[in-house]
Amino acid sequence: MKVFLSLKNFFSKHKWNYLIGIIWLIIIDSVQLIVPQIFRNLTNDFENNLLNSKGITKYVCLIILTGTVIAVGRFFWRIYILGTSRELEYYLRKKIFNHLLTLSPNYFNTHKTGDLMAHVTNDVNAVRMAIGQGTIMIVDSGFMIILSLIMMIKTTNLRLTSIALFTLPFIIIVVSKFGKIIHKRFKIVQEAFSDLTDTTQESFSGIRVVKSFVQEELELEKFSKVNKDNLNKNIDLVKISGTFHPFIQFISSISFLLVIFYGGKEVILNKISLGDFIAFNSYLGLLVWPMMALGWVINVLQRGAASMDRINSILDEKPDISDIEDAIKLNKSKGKVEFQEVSFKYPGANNYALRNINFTIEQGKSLAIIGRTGSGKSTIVSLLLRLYDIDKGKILFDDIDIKNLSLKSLRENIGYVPQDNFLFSTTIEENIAFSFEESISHDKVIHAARLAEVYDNILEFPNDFQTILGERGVTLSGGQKQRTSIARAIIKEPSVLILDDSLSSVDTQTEEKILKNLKDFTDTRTTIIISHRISTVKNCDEIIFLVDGEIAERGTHDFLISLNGLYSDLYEKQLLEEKIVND
Ligand SMILES: Nc1ncnc2c1ncn2[C@@H]1O[C@H](COP(=O)(O)OP(=O)(O)OP(=O)(O)O)[C@@H](O)[C@H]1O
Repeated sequence: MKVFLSLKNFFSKHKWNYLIGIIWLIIIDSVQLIVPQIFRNLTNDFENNLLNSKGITKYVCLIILTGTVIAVGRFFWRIYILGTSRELEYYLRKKIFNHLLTLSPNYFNTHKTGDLMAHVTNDVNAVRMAIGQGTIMIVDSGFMIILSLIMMIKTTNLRLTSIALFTLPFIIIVVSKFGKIIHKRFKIVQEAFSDLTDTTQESFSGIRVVKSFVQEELELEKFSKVNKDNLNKNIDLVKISGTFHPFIQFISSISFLLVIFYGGKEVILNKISLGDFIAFNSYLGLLVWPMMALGWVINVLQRGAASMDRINSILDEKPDISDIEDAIKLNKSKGKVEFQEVSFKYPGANNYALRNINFTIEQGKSLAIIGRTGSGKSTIVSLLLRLYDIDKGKILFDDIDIKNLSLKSLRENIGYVPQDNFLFSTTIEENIAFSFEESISHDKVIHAARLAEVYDNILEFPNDFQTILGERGVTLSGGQKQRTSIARAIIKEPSVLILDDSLSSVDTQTEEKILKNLKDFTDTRTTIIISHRISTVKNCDEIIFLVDGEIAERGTHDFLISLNGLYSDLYEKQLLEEKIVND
């Protein structure tokens, strides 16, 4: 149970809620134990002809009173114990989510999103059950078992109580054993359901491919398979849980049979009264649930502890990239970038993705990175953003080693347009203004959209800037997405702007327009442009040509053409392609 120690802050903050809840639980349990006594006295009074209408009213009032106290008390312990366990669920999810946000991209490369989702949903649920239901079961069953036994002995005698109890411990064993099997099958059902949703989601996400390749039947077949599998797994679960309840009832009814047999004899022999016999049966009835709870609680606590262990291992994960102590905070940077002898291998990779990279970009100047796919262009940008730390060399930002800068101020000063142009399922305006915590003026958003040449497109959407994007909204074309993410980067007015293959989906005319619009903006800012197209980069102050992670050629456009090397070859090819397209 040591694993739950990581929750001690939560417990110390909410200890009164638990305590009040437990007190209410004990009050209700005590009142429940009075109920059989009321029926006992009522039966005895009936038997002895002591009841008149006033007496019956008294019993009715007593039953109503105890019923009301039980109902009100149940409400309170539910609010205090189950309500607090819901708070725990909220607290734990927030803590995991906050922590995951601090971890570096490599963590997400090596952990599947589906697994992380399972930790934030299933594992948190299991911990909530252990802390909520688990607490109730321990207190409730412990208290009820002890007091019911005392009351049973007091009402009748030790012999009858021992006979009645003979079969009940089997309930604990059966529940515990069945509980394990039920849990296993329940997990299998959950996995089958998740396969079903994954398959369905993939079919519909790729519906264009499915239709264009006329593969509807294959998709239907795949779906039928997982659907059938889901049905079979559910039937397996129904079979076991269907056997479980009648089995428990069977065991407890053996106890009742024994009590009727032996207790009935004692009533006939006048050793106990009819009222005692009825009260005894009620106590026996009250004992079935705590016995079951004892069986359950073992599983619930085991599952909760295993889940808490998995959650703790996430929370113990240290971000591999974080601020050093006294990290330097840049308010407004100049935007000078320098790579000195930088070499880098991705974690777990055998080969270097970059080797001996050297370049300097002075404030307001531009650098273009060109090269074949996989040559290491995006890696340079990832290193500048410090998404990974380098193995050899130094990266300087405004002449300071980026390892000494606070991550926040480094990244805040860089406007990055990533290759995948991910946009959130929210309004276009919110997507463009993503980097601002507080709301910003609509004019600023319009200005950024105009610079990125996406303004006219946005006006054509049903709700212009308020149009929702994504699955529940409008789907943007590749080029529109790229330009929206350019607007998102430039609205920050960063001192360094990075365009990672960000103009590949727009035609050369639009590309020219964007670059012309951005001229004023980029004249005062450092710009890094990654591209496969020479038309995009030819006006940059320096162009580097990467081959297998190394700089093969470098210089201005004119210089590189005069070299008659790789760059000039690529230029010739692209000119030829353009000519063929235009002819
Ligand atoms: N997270 C990663 N883990 C391991 N290897 C990676 C990772 N990201 C990229 N690589 C590898 O590093 C090399 C350089 O990749 P990078 O993305 O920088 O190339 P690129 O020149 O930007 O390519 P493209 O033009 O296709 O975007 C490639 O061999 C790639 O497979």
